[in-house]
Amino acid sequence: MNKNPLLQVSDLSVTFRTNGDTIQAVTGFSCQLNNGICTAIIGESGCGKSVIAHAILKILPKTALVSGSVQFRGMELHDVSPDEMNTIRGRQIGIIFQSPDRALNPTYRIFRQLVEPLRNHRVVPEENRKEHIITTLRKVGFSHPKEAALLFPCNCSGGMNQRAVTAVVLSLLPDLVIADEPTKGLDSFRVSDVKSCLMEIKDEGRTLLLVTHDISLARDLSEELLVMYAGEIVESGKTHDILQSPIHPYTSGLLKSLPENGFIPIPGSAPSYANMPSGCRFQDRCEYATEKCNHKPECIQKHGRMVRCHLFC
Ligand SMILES: Nc1ncnc2c1ncn2[C@@H]1O[C@H](COP(=O)(O)OP(=O)(O)OP(=O)(O)O)[C@@H](O)[C@H]1O
Ligand code: NI
Repeated sequence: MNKNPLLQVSDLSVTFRTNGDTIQAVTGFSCQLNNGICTAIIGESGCGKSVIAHAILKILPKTALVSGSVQFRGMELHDVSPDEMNTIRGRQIGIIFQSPDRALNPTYRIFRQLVEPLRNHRVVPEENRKEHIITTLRKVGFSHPKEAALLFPCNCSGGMNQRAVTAVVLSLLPDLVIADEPTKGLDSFRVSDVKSCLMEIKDEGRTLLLVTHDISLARDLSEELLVMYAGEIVESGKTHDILQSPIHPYTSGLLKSLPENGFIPIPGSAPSYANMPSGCRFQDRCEYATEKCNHKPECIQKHGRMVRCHLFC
């Protein structure tokens, strides 16, 4: 375990209160993000991936009750004021949301999209801003950055806008970048644009938290993997190890459902948050479930791998 992780999340739980109902969307989530490493969170829709990303960034709605700890460079983010958090967001923790077109202001040229955050966060001295912007645009793949800086988003292709958004994030020199479903709903050309932008972030030595349902994206980009099911981590470890030899039956099921592995879906669906089983949350869909699974499985840690399953207790 690294003693000085960039981000340390410990026992994070998030509960929503809506119309008298209580939904515990995330239960006891812990992870450590180390400098320069890409960690991916994967899992089916609704398992709590975005809620975790939003809890780290403190952008959850007021109906969310958050417990546990999120430490960034040793600083507890729960204790940070909204003003300080606004400074940390963008400047120290960059965010890449789905749909870059919505992240850009349609009335600003690319240059202005970059220069305003740079000015607000005072990242580079004024006299160096222009050069910094041109260098960043070149880094993310614009071969004619000076010309690109003069374009409006509507003059750009989807791929160019993706690169512009990445340039905005990178220009602020963040330590950590969180990308939430950056490829959702995109065709294969756009997916490869996103992938090369994320690769650039990695090549810059920045730490990346990739939230995705796209296992091949996680495989190609991440070193560490967290597999979530119904609000909990069920397996974590090195991406390569997990994808080569999954331990948890849910992880095996996810991999079997990939087209290259036969497209065999996991039967059934995840339990509803309002009606969560008290034991293993995957038991109703698990071919190995036994009596034991009515009790909550402990997390087993071995050789840098963690798994939450009675089969391995
Ligand atoms: N503002 C909210 N109020 C109530 N429930 C919410 C809220 N936001 C999220 N949830 C619930 O929390 C659970 C986890 O949602 P989350 O968006 O984190 O899933 P996800 O894993 O990111 O899914 P996807 O892959 O579809 O993006 C879901 O059941 C969702 O309905
Ligand atoms: Ni999501």
